[in-house]
Amino acid sequence: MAQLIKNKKKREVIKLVTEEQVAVALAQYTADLSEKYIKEKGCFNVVLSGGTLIHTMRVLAEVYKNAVDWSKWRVFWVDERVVPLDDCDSNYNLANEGFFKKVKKIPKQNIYPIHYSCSAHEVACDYESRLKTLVQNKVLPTSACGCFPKFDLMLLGIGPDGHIASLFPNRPQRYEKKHWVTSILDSPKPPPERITMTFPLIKCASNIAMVVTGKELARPVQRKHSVGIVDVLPRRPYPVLNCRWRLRGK
Ligand SMILES: O=C1O[C@H](COP(=O)(O)O)[C@@H](O)[C@H](O)[C@H]1O
Repeated sequence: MAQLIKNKKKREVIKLVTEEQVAVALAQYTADLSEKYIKEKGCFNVVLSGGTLIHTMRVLAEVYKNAVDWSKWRVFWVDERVVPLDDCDSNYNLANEGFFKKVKKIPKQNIYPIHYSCSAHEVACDYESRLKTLVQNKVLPTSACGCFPKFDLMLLGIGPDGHIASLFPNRPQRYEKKHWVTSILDSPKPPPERITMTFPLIKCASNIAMVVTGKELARPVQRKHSVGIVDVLPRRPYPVLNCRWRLRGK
């Protein structure tokens, strides 16, 4: 059974029965957007998260391997754990093993992992300043307000506590308004030290897909108004994310 819910803000919730169906739908969705943006502006700027998302991206990597122009992709991370890039906790490492090595053709210089150092604050400042340089050099476009970069697609997961990126309930980072990227030293989910893009930046993306699979996530995503992200979103000024598409497996 598949169910599609649309509203006037173009928010769509697509419920699917199996995780495999979510992986197939996600692959089609991402490949379509990739084609559209590459046709329009010659590149596709994608922001990844870690967690189960990368496994759900396997159909994109395998079935669309020769159909997508990977050479035009630029890849960023919505959050990262402050660990070396070859650590098993690294979101970059997860994507490298589970996605980049399969598709093979994303140029190394188009992949933007963190520069690891042992200070989370330094890593966050460095990532933000690299994004600023990309905006200055017109590699990344800016949002209508001109304050934040505008990515083509954010692929986000959601944790059982309702966290997205490394923006957790009961942690102040979810209220950050000025910075594009911030750090957290006491993440309730290990490892404790992380960096994360902030809500004002996330909500500027042209497309945001919350890719949600697994029974334990049924409750967080079923709450009304914001389909499960109400716990992490401050009521004001960002009551709900500007999600264009959400996928949900049962
Ligand atoms: O720690 C993290 O968790 C979230 C959710 O992960 P999931 O395994 O429940 O899908 C993930 O989106 C984030 O990138 C990651 O750092």
